[in-house]
Amino acid sequence: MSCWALIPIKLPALGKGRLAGVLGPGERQRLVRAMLDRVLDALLDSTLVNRVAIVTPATNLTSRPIEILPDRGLGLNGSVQQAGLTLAERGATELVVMHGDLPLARPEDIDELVLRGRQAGLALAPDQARVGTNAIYLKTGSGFRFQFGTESFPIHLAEALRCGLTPTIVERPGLAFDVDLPADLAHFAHPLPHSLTHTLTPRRDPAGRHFPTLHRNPMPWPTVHSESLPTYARD
Ligand SMILES: Nc1nc2c(ncn2[C@@H]2O[C@H](COP(=O)(O)OP(=O)(O)OP(=O)(O)O)[C@@H](O)[C@H]2O)c(=O)[nH]1
Ligand SMILES: O=C(O)[C@H](O)COP(=O)(O)O
Repeated sequence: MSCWALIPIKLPALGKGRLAGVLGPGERQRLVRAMLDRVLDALLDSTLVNRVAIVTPATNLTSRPIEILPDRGLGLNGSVQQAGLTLAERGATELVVMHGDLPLARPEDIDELVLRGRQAGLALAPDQARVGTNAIYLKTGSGFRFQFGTESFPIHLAEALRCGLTPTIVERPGLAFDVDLPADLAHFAHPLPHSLTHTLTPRRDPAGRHFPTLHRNPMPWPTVHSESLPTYARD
């Protein structure tokens, strides 16, 4: 097996537009690079990811020895799809597609995603609101079409089912926390991950089957020890 991680990054000068009200252009570029650096740290320390690639139109994102794949202007989903095919041609049998704005991601989070994904065939890591998708594990050749964008998590669930896959949903603070809005910056400054406190109740997924839904405790997240970080796999 050859597991590649793939991170899509648009031109840093165009990144994090939703933070334009609180960060200047230079600060946003530095933030993009700093968060990417943390994600790369986590991926390079993962025990299950073998290689790391970035698909981007940028030329000077990192000096680390990782593969840079060209962004041919196909948009986020087109670029990731194309890069995934390129990696499969180079021998990748598994892909971890992960956003670059997950500054709390740790190697254990990524390993958990891969382990769960290997068991189920596909693993999805939603954002905190369970609306977006922050990371996906998949096997190459599965026919899965990326649908990143607005409310991508339920769409990815439906896409998994369309491919005949029953996905595992991996919820870990390191994968769920992304920096999109000004309020997120306060958490980014916090050095430790947070816990998610939630209970499981059934609901129907887009295809009409039952999926557990996570309802978070409305209390602020306390800092916890890593062994209590929650994940679950749909049975
Ligand atoms: N290679 C590539 N990456 C992209 C593209 N569009 C978005 N991304 C990356 O995909 C991730 C999610 O993108 P967005 O939420 O659209 O953009 P963002 O920069 O995170 O934030 P906003 O500008 O506030 O929307 C980020 O890591 C982006 O850099 C694209 O066309 N090509
Ligand atoms: O599918 C998604 O959730 C979005 O592409 C993620 O991007 P964002 O977290 O930067 O909004």
